[in-house]
Amino acid sequence: MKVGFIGWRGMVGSVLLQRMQEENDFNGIEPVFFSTSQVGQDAPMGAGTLKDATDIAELKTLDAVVTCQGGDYTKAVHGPLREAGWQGYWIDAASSLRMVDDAVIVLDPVNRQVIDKALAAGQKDFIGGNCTVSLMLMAIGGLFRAGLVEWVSSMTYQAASGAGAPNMRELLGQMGVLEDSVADLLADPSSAILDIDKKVTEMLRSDQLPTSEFGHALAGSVLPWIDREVEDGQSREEWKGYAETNKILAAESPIPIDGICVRIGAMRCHSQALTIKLNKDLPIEEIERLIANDNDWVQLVPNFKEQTLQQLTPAAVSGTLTVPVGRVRKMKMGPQYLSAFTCGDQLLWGAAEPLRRMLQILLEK
Ligand SMILES: NC(=O)C1=CN([C@@H]2O[C@H](COP(=O)(O)OP(=O)(O)OC[C@H]3O[C@@H](n4cnc5c(N)ncnc54)[C@H](OP(=O)(O)O)[C@@H]3O)[C@@H](O)[C@H]2O)C=CC1
Ligand SMILES: N[C@@H](CC(=O)OP(=O)(O)O)C(=O)O
Repeated sequence: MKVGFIGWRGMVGSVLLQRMQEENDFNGIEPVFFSTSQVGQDAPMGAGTLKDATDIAELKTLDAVVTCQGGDYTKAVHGPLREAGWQGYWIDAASSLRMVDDAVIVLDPVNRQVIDKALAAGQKDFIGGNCTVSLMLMAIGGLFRAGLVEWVSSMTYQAASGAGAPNMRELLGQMGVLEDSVADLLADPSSAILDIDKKVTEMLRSDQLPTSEFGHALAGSVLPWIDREVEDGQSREEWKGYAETNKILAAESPIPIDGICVRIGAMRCHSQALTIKLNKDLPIEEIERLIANDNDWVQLVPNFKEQTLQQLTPAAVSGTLTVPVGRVRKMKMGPQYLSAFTCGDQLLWGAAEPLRRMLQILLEK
């Protein structure tokens, strides 16, 4: 299979390539690497030179395109390529095509039957889901699949990586500037903590803090708005929770999913505090069993302090495919109200891994 890779040197694309190499996924693939800015330079893996990612004639020679280049690229190239008669498979990390009728949002541990049905029907566009949505479904897919979920409220704690590589750098830059602003006071054990706090707060509000990417202080703060405004006072990130979850599940009657999406100072793991209304009262052991047995990556963390703090944090999860879920308990609101907390690497299951696995599904066909 001749597969074109676009966006392979970006953050999501590099994680994808790394995972494909780890899993020997290039067996059976003839890779062709593209660029929008480095055409003619050496391609990775000794695969010749970089081709022009906007060259429709070159793209037409491919059996499949895998793109992590972003939504603007998708908007500029996907339509003209299809209009030129290309019948290959388009696998994409960007959100642009997700809600298009002919496109499938892929997360095969959760919706393999939806993917298989689409393949059998001749559909060709397979798009990775929003990171927060994919990570939530990897965590509590067992409850959805058992038909137990009446609604979910998801309060998110999203990492800087979701906003891009420069934002990750800026977060660290902000942390450094804050530390530098009080280094002398920190070195003195007798200094007053309120003096330290005052100086840090002044720095958080000053124009000396680097904010060109986020526009605001993130280190030492939180940003309770991600992406642009849509309707009803929702952010677009919050809107995706409902729209994409129901599309992934191919839900016959849509399940309400809503909450507040918040950017926090983690590097690449998104966390979510979930309130789940079940449509029946089940014993907690049964609920835990359904969550834990749903897929090979979800890991139920017993609701105890030590295990929670060791296993259910961005520090523990970053760079791994494990999706831990913990703090599972019945809430005071009633026996059908469940709390849960989950955390996952937003560049792996949140972005690259569903694309990698979709390509493998095509190869196995
Ligand atoms: N970041 C995320 O969490 C998620 C992102 N996505 C989607 O994936 C898309 C890509 O995201 P992301 O990987 O963060 O984007 P990046 O900005 O890291 O990379 C995108 C492209 O920028 C170009 N580029 C320019 N300068 C550099 C550089 N110094 N290093 C590497 N690449 C460079 C490359 O293209 P070229 O070779 O053509 O110059 C690269 O493919 C997003 O737009 C989004 O649609 C989806 C889910 C999550
Ligand atoms: N919006 C996500 C990252 C992302 O790229 O999402 P999407 O793939 O839905 O555009 C975040 O900021 O954390």
